[in-house]
Amino acid sequence: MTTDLTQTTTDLYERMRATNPLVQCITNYVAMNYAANVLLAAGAPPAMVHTPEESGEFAAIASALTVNIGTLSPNWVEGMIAAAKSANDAGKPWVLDPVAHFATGYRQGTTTELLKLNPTIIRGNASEIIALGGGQSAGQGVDSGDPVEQAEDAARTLATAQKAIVAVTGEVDFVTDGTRSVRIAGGSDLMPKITAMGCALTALTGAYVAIAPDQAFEATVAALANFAVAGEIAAQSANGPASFMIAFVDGLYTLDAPTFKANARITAQ
Ligand SMILES: Nc1ncnc2c1ncn2[C@@H]1O[C@H](COP(=O)(O)OP(=O)(O)O)[C@@H](O)[C@H]1O
Ligand SMILES: Cc1ncsc1CCOP(=O)(O)O
Ligand SMILES: [Mg+2]
Repeated sequence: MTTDLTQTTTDLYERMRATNPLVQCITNYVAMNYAANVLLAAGAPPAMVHTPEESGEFAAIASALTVNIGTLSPNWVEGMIAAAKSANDAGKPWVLDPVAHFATGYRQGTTTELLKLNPTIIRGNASEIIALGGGQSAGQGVDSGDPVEQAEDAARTLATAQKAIVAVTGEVDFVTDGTRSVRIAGGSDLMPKITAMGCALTALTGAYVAIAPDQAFEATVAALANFAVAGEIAAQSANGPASFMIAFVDGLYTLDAPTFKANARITAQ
């Protein structure tokens, strides 16, 4: 299965780069610029369209939608809900990134509303996924306080309850549909030192599921493997978080399919 999945994700990688899917990203103020540059370098044009006056209309045009709750305000929440409803109506996949959803009542309430709109994929760090599964996480803010392994049971439970793909990211990532599970190794320990890295990954996950809406599990694994391989390449030339940030965008841009295939470290559980 691992070999098959490596080939399948390499095929998805090639298709995503050849197809250039338009991804609507509703993300936070911190992440908007970096996430857009990451998407462009990886091969998918981003559109940051959030206001309710147009977010639903645009979701019907875009190939996929991603919603990240990092910096909330009422107008944005309205825009997120309108876009997710429209994506559902148009049969478009959408990805939820529940940034620090456990931190405040406002975030919790917004996340509950968004979960009712059936996200295709939920991508978060370990603390976020543990808390979504009803567990007690050590997270206090946007960064994880828990190891990925501790979130695996919660991820399976959440995936089954939501009928969604759940991705838990960290040193070694974990993806499940509730039945099948894989781990993706790679990346760099500089990645958690850069804000918006997870938000950018959520945006890229939208690009993959856009081109393979019927293979959401494989699309999620491909997005995470793309990040892991580009992250390893970037780490070879980076001197710290700032130069890594730039090298990572270049790493995504210069990557090719043989390098993806040779370096993706995907193992079935
Ligand atoms: N210690 C680490 N080693 C390698 N890759 C990491 C590490 N921590 C996070 N990553 C990678 O950074 C990206 C963002 O994940 P994460 O930091 O968990 O998200 P968030 O920024 O939402 O907390 C993912 O591609 C993940 O694999
Ligand atoms: C710092 C910060 N504060 C609110 S959203 C945000 C960015 C979080 O980015 P990520 O989840 O990718 O680390
Ligand atoms: Mg995050």
